[in-house]
Amino acid sequence: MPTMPTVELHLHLEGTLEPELILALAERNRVDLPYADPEDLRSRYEFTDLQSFLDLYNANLDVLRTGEDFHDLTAAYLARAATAGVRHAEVFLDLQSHTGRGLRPEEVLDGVTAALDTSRERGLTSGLIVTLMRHLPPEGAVEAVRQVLDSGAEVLGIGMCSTELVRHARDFAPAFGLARAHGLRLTSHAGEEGPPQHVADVLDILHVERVDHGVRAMEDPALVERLAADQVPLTVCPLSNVRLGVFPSLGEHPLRRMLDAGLLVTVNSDDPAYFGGYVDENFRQVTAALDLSADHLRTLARNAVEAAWVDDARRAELRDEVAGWAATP
Ligand SMILES: Nc1ncnc2[nH]cnc12
Ligand SMILES: [Zn+2]
Repeated sequence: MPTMPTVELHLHLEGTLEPELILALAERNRVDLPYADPEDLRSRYEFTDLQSFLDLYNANLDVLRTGEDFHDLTAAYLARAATAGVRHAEVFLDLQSHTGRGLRPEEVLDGVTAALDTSRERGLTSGLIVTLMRHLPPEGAVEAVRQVLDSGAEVLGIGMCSTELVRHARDFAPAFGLARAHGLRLTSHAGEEGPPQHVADVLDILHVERVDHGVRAMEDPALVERLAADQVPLTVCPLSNVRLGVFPSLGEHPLRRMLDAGLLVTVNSDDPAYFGGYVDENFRQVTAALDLSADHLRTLARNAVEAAWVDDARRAELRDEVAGWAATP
C-alpha cells in the first residue's frame, strides 16, 4: 500500500530544527555552540518533562538569525513532510521567541511564508499559525497579534503553546479576542501537562476551534462527552507525549481509547527533530503499539482532513486523496 496521505496540524517549525541544520546555521551565523557534532547534541535529547525539553529547544533557537534561516528551516521541514505523505500542513511559529531576541517580525514571517509559498507550487498546501507563549506576559501576546496583523503576512491563525503550568487562559483573552476580531483562526495547547479543566478553559474563554494535545481530557468523562458531541478536533502527538513523560509508553497512550470514544483525534509530530520521528513515524509506531486497524487509520486520516482550515475546494481534494488511498488494496 502506498504511503498514507496525511494532513499535519500540530507541528512547531522550531521543533524541526535537526542537529545537522543547527550546526550548519551556527557556522553560517558564527554562533559558538557547546556541541562537538550532531550526535553529541542528539545524545542530550533525554527529557524528563515538557520544561526540560523547552529549555534545550529554546536555547537552540539562537542559531536562527535571519529571514534566510527561517526560509531554510521551513523548506527542510516541507521536503521531509512530503516524503511522510503530508499533503497539507498547518505549522506553528513561536514568533515571540524570535522578536524577543531582536529579530524583526517581518523578517521572520517573510522567511517562513516564502518557503510555504514554494511548497504550494509542488502540491503541498500549508498555512501558518503564530503561537503565543503562555510563559511570557500576556501584553506581549497582544503585541504579537498586532505584529502579525500589521505585517500583512499570510497568517492563518493564532495558537498558544509553551508550559501550561503558568498563567490562566483568561489572561490571553485580549490577544485571542483581537485575533478573532480580525478573522484569524484559533487553537491552543491544553491538556498536555495541564488538567482537563485547561481544555474547557481554552474552549470557553479563548473560543478556540481546535485543541492541541488535549490527551488529559480523557481523565474527565463529562468533558470527553462534550468534545465528542461537539466534534472538537484534538491534535494528538503520540511520540511527543511519551518522550515528555505524559504517558510512560506508547502502549499506554490513550489514542485508541480516544478514537473509540468518538473523539475527532488526529496524529501529528509536534517537534519531530527532538522526539524521534516525523508524522509517518508517529503513525507507524502508534499503529504497532496500539494494534490500530485499517479502519482506525482511515478515521485518523479523514479526521485530519475535516479538522484542517482549508476552503471547500481543497477539502474536497484532500478527501478524494484519502478515499483513493483507503480504496487501494
Ligand atoms: N509539546 C509542546 N508543548 C507546549 N509547547 C511546545 N512548544 C513546542 N513543543 C511544545
Ligand atoms: Zn506542540
